[in-house]
Amino acid sequence: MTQDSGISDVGAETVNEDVLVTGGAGFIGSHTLDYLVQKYPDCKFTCVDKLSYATNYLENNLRKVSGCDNFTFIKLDLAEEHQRLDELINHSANNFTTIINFAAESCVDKSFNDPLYFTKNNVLATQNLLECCRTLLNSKPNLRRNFKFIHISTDEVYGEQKEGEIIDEDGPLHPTNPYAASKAACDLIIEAYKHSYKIPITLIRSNNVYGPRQFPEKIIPACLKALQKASPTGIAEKERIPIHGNGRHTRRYLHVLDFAKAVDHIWNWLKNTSESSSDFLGETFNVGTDDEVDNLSMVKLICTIFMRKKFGVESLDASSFIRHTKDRNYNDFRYSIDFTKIKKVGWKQEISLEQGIEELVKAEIENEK
Ligand SMILES: NC(=O)c1ccc[n+]([C@@H]2O[C@H](COP(=O)([O-])OP(=O)(O)OC[C@H]3O[C@@H](n4cnc5c(N)ncnc54)[C@H](O)[C@@H]3O)[C@@H](O)[C@H]2O)c1
Ligand SMILES: C[C@H]1O[C@H](OP(=O)(O)OP(=O)(O)OC[C@H]2O[C@@H](n3ccc(=O)[nH]c3=O)[C@H](O)[C@@H]2O)[C@H](O)[C@@H](O)C1=O
Repeated sequence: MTQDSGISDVGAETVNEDVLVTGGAGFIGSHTLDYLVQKYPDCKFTCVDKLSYATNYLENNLRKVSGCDNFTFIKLDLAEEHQRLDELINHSANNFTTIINFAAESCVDKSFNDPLYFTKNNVLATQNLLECCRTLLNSKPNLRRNFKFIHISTDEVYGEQKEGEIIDEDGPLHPTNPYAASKAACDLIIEAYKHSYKIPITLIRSNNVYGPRQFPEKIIPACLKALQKASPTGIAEKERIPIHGNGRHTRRYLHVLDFAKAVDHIWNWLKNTSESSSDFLGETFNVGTDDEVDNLSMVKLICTIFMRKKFGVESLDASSFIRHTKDRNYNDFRYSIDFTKIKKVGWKQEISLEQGIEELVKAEIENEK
């Protein structure tokens, strides 16, 4: 599998900021860093990450940015090392003006087995960061108007939407699994810090994100991993792609490069907005796509493209590629977020699901050779 998201021709821009990116060694954080570090050579990027099982799955996610003069990595657990984080933010040579918070345990399946760990890690990681920002803005009140904090939330905080239903940024929070609840808890704590301490914090709630370097606990990379063992007739029974329940649940998938660009759009919008208004407390943006597909169709699409490209097989019997497993304790049936607001700040999806999957499969096959 190729490690790149196709980020190669980002035009450099002159912006001078000191940026802290948490969870930047993970899947989405590392692609976002690949994009921003190259695009803004005059900004200084510091990534802190505890380096979990999900990082460095195929190779060092930070390989591309590690050689850049404007990039530094610090191994640090935000939930466990509050004091070290405080030293970094409040007592070091850094003068952070932007914080982008990706850090979280992100796997819904894992959260059912260890819900307390998800709460402790995700909530404390974010709240420790907020506490350090509270100290920072208390000691430097003039920084407030130039201070940009972007928190990466998820569409899962809203819970599922019925067919025909659509939810915008003002919709109520109804998480249905421990991961989603831990993320919703972060969103609520952020709300309290915005009001109580006047810290401007902007939230991004996104549909499912996919692309190169994703850990194969998520459905698309799990599918690609299983296909490594496929023959022209299918996959051996035990190695087949696990489909939870009947596979009729749907998801909407956005390519990670489109997501990185959404972060960049919001960051640029904040640069103009926060400075023009002294009482700005941040906004929430849904980031989404209309590319909705049920799990079974998603897996069939990947298998079909893979078998055509690798073996020239034009039609396949899906039952030789999949195995049905027990469904999740609760599996949100579908998400449907209204993402009109982010389009108004100039962002739009550029990579369709078909195109993104074609490229992923092609890279997977090339990498096998
Ligand atoms: N993957 C998706 O489809 C998706 C969609 C919407 C939102 N999100 C959110 O985006 C963010 C990134 O998700 P991802 O898919 O890249 O996940 P990931 O698991 O690949 O990356 C998460 C990163 O956070 C780090 N991390 C976790 N807890 C930490 C802590 N206490 N201290 C320091 N680092 C810590 C991990 O080591 C890892 O590098 C998460 O906040 C997730 O909730 C993900
Ligand atoms: C927005 C969130 O996206 C991701 O969470 P989600 O649970 O929707 O992603 P998954 O890829 O884990 O699951 C999608 C869909 O596929 C089913 N499935 C998964 C893995 C597998 O091996 N077989 C499957 O059938 C699963 O039940 C789901 O219905 C992201 O992980 C999260 O961080 C988000 O915020």
